Amino acid sequence: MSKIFYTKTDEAPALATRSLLPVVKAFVKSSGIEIETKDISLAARILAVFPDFLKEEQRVSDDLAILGALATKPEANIVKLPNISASIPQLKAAIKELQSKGYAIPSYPDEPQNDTEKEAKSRYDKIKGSAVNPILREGNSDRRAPKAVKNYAKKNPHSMGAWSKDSKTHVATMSNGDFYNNEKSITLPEATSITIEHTDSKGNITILKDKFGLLKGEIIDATILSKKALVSFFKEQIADAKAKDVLFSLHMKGTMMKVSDPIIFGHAVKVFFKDVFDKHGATLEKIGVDVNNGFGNLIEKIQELPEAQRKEIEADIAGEFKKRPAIAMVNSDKGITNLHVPSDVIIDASMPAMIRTSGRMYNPEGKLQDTKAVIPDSSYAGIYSATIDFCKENGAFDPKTMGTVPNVGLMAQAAEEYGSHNKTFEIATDGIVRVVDASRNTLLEHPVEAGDIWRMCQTKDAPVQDWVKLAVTRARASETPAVFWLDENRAHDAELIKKVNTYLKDYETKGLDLRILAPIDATLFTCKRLKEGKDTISVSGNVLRDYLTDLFPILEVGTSAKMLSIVPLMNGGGLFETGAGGSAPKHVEQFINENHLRWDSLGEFLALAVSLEHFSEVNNNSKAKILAETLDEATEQLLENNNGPSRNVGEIDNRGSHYYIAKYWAEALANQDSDGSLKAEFTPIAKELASNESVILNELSSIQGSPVNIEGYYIPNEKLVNEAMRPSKTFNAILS
Ligand SMILES: NC(=O)C1=CN([C@@H]2O[C@H](COP(=O)(O)OP(=O)(O)OC[C@H]3O[C@@H](n4cnc5c(N)ncnc54)[C@H](OP(=O)(O)O)[C@@H]3O)[C@@H](O)[C@H]2O)C=CC1
Ligand SMILES: O=C(O)CCC(=O)C(=O)O
Ligand SMILES: [Mg+2]
Repeated sequence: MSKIFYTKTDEAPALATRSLLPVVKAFVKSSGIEIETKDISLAARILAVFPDFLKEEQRVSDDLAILGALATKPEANIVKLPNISASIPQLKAAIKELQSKGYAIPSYPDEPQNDTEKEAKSRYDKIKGSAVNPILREGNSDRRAPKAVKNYAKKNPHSMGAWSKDSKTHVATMSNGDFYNNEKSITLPEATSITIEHTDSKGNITILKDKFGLLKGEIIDATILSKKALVSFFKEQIADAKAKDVLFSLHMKGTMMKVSDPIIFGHAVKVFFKDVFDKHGATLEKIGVDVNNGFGNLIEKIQELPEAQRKEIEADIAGEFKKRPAIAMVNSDKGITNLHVPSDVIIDASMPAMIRTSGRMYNPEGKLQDTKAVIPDSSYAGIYSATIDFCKENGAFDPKTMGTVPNVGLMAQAAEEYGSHNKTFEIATDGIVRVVDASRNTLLEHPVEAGDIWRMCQTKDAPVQDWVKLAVTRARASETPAVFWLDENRAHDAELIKKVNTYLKDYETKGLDLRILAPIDATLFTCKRLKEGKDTISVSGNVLRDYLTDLFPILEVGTSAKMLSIVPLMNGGGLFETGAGGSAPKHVEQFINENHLRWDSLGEFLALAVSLEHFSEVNNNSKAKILAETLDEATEQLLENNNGPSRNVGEIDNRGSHYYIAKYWAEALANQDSDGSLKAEFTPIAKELASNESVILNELSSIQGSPVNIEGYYIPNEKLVNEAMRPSKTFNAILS
């Protein structure tokens, strides 16, 4: 039975879909399209791994595993909403909420003391960070701004901060000792199995990862980030930020890079608050402070100390703040710095947001100030320094006239760094780490020191072939130059370039402008064309896919949430992501306080249309095709008439925009002549929606302005949240 699988996730997207999905279900019902919801929210994912701790009626199925298996089958048709990629603080908050609601799951054991706690931690660690997308993404990524979205941005340009030549904002990155500079890479001539081993200075061998298989043609690379080099880099950059009077700000991807980046984050906190750690290290250790979870963890943990001791530490922290450069703030009103929580500042969104704001971030006084953006590893930092330099030289981009940068991203089967967590280790003692094959040949080796971060990445051959094909297809279909962002001086990229050159020969590329440029050159080439209003496809690896699909969309159309984001699954199915944006916790806060949800579901409209189109092709269902086409028309109309949510309470919000999408969709169905029964069904509905417009909008806006209680954040009360998201009796009656 062919269905569209819809995901239930978290935060703003989950609120929004409770208003939209009833519309969708009502519209597709007569066309033989079934929609099934699968719950992959953080709360559900936690409950799914602890059935043995729950009462029978509290147990839930492991919907993520079900969808993951589905993604490898041709019949997959999945609409994927953004979900929380939980940092430890978010994970703990979700656990606490579940426990308070009577779910007897274990607490997160920071330092497991026995086997039971170790087992609990290992279950939780699978849920931590970016644990959803890598499971569903059994294909490469095709993200672009649809024409209607670009046209809307040109007509209604979002604000764009000016850039001046004397901005002090800059990117700081390491010049040695980092992942980029230490990388080694090979392509396997034959399938094999490997183990990862650490040999200490006395020759004792520790198995870091036991035997696992690799495929023929797979690229593997290994590299290390030196702790010593990292610590001295942070020291220099903190001093330099002070000297230059710019904000210190750290940009990492603690969610996706869930093993390495929290460790790096922790070093930044320890170096920044060095004097506090020198003086109080033993106490902090004793109370279990773990700054890999951010400076916020220290603040939280010292609350347990006797008052005098706590006050002494707080005074020393205040003293240290005075000695150091100001830190960029996440929330200056609440005193939350960039170093408080690793998931607050996520590089893909934080760097473009800063570039949109003239390179400034908020300082502790709540004013915008030039910034030192610290991005330790130099593999990709250059794309941001090149963009910043370009803006300094040429001024800010103009959304009214700039071109567009679609992306074709290598992503399938946990490609590259984003699949490296189970092969990333914080090294315990000096020695050598080796990747050893089945015949005990050493494939890759690095001398290491205690505290270094060693990691290995895998890139399978079939995904690379599929990615090259997708790049050629997109370049041909859109008649747009395409640039492979690959650096011949980087070990991994050099291997990948060989494959790209080989597989490009499989295609007719005559008339196409295809290039391979190192990331910095690719940035400059792309930015120059972008400024001139020209389009350029970026064809990139997995990390740059993530970075570029926020960077350019945020500059071009204000947010990546308005992107069409398709994952053609390698086995023939389709995964349709609703934009590239995240789950916007700020939006939930506003909703709870003011009953106004400013989340824009545009990405969901776009994803649903391509999902319906895919459904029509696979199932030979002509009605699904008409539903897809008319939904796209409705989306264009919605953009044309500016019926998206406003940021301000009392004005149209997410729910109001869903009324409009329903109205325009019904009208488009009533106006088409290809299918008589859809026309007959939707003509009266369109009329009813139109004639009740003011009543419905009034019902949707009159409830705004006061707090709304949905009894929870990670697992709100279903009844309350559905009522809150569907407050118009008139609209509900028409839909039913
Ligand atoms: N695919 C996925 O599942 C992804 C999940 N995430 C997760 O999302 C959470 C938050 O991430 P964060 O880095 O803050 O990034 P977000 O993308 O959630 O938000 C950044 C900002 O972009 C704007 N924005 C994003 N989407 C929309 C939308 N649909 N409508 C209107 N405005 C939007 C909002 O700005 P404004 O203030 O102007 O309203 C928002 O504060 C984290 O838990 C993260 O792990 C992040 C990326 C992808
Ligand atoms: O899965 C995640 O944590 C984030 C995904 C993301 O940022 C992206 O794909 O753009
Ligand atoms: Mg991203």
